[in-house]
Amino acid sequence: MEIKGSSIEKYEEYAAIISALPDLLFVLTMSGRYVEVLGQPDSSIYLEAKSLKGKTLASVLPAQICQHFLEIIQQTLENDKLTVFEYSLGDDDLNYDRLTSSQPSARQRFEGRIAPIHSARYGEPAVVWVARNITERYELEQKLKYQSEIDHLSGSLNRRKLFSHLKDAFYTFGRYEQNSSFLLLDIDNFKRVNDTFGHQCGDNSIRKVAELCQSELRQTDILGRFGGDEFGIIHKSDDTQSAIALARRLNRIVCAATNETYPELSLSISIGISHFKADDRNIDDIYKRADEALYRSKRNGRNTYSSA
Ligand SMILES: Nc1nc2c(ncn2[C@@H]2O[C@H](COP(=O)(O)OP(=O)(O)OP(=O)(O)O)[C@@H](O)[C@H]2O)c(=O)[nH]1
Repeated sequence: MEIKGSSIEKYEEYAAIISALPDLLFVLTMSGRYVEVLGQPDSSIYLEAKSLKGKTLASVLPAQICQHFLEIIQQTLENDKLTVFEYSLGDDDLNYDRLTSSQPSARQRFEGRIAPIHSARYGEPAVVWVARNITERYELEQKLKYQSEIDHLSGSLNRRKLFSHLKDAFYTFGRYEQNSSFLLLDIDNFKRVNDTFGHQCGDNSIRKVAELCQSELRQTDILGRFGGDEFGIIHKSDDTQSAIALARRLNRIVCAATNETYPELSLSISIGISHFKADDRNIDDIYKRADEALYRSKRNGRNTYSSA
């Protein structure tokens, strides 16, 4: 866009354009001083920011966020080009007296667009920082991500996501020799649970088994439901005994659980374990071995584990 006229006219026109923008614009110096605060953003989704002028990032933000923002400014100046990144901020992150009391109640997500300013006006290098509120889009993305990765009944990962993690674990095993085991779990005589206590009770049992398994896992372990009454666990450990110990605990905890509505219902699971092997060609080999081991557990009377 070309604006004709004198420098003052140009300045006034640019100032009018900027003041009409729905985003929030800051001019921030390399040391983190707010030297300008511009824009007329919607006060229902942006905190009042005019009073930030003259303050510093360090005085209004928690140390960790401040450090991150200073690094972004530094990086923008060093690269001498636009930086785009996303961040979340809530009212409680910001420590300054606001001119108005209206403010968004929940945490907001922003896209920051940061560009270097080639001017000596501020006594040190500076950037223009455009903060665009993208909360609505972000929440929708998070919701879609959740729906595409989570099994709605058990709340654990779904088949697709679990296979994707299994692929990652297999890659890490091949590349960095970090070993894992894969455990395939199936509720015993589940058809009978449905037939005797009803489908609703069957669904609750699936949920319960997921919850019990999750309670026994480490943070690095990954649980998912393949569908029906079948679950998978990726257990990251170099020690094969560790997977066996986990299977033993899972057998025990599921078997010991009681059902408040149906005290006569007792659940158990059978488990097949496959340890990753150097000659595994792909995750199908790992899954197949776990499936064979699971079949062996069923044949051995259920409520037990077998490994391959
Ligand atoms: N309640 C409920 N039942 C399901 C669901 N998905 C599959 N099922 C039922 O789960 C049962 C699975 O049975 P199987 O695993 O084949 O056999 P099982 O009775 O568990 O016997 P074993 O596995 O040999 O111990 C079938 O009756 C399915 O109809 C679900 O989402 N909810």
